[in-house]
Amino acid sequence: MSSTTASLDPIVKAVATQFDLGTGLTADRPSLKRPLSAMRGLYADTEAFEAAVAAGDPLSYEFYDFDVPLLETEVAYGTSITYPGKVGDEYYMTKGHFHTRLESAEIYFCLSGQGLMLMESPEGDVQVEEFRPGRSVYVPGRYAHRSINTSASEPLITFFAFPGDAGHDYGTIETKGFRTIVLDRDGVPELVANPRWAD
Ligand SMILES: O=P(O)(O)OC[C@H]1O[C@](O)(CO)[C@@H](O)[C@@H]1O
Repeated sequence: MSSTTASLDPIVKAVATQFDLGTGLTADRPSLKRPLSAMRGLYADTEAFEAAVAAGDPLSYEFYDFDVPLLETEVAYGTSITYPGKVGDEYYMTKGHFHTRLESAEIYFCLSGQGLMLMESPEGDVQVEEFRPGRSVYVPGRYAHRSINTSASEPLITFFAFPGDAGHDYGTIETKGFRTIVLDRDGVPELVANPRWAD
């Protein structure tokens, strides 16, 4: 996930970071940005996707990587900001990933906005939890996880933390997505089988 070489030396000095609670951003380092074009193949409505990319390729989400050492004794953390928007009827979302060390869990805390955490095991078990301000979501080990912004106007801002050696594994997600997608049906999120998924 990071562009720099990750250290294997433990952090020995305290680190403090000021995040802006309104935007979820910090001035301490640049965020990693995912414009819509980074999501090619993941939205069901490919025509709407290409039209949105051609019309300006909006930023769909951004997040931080603090280059925490890749050790199980360290804690990787940061904020994640998923912007409001839709591709066709499908809400803006993160790409989603498994952890390379599959058993690694992750914790999220919603600072503002509203949305869903979609989780899926390699065997296809699906779990969904709601994000709203003040609510935490514990993502169990072995589950791929994707944040979805279901608000029409507000960014979904979360703080996350996971073991330093968990790693990111995009596996089948980059090509087929999740087995389940979430669509806006007259203002209500609905879980639907992903038409692009095929075993
Ligand atoms: O790896 P993805 O799905 O592009 O999204 C990255 C998201 O996952 C995280 O790595 C947390 O697991 C966040 O940094 C960010 O919200």
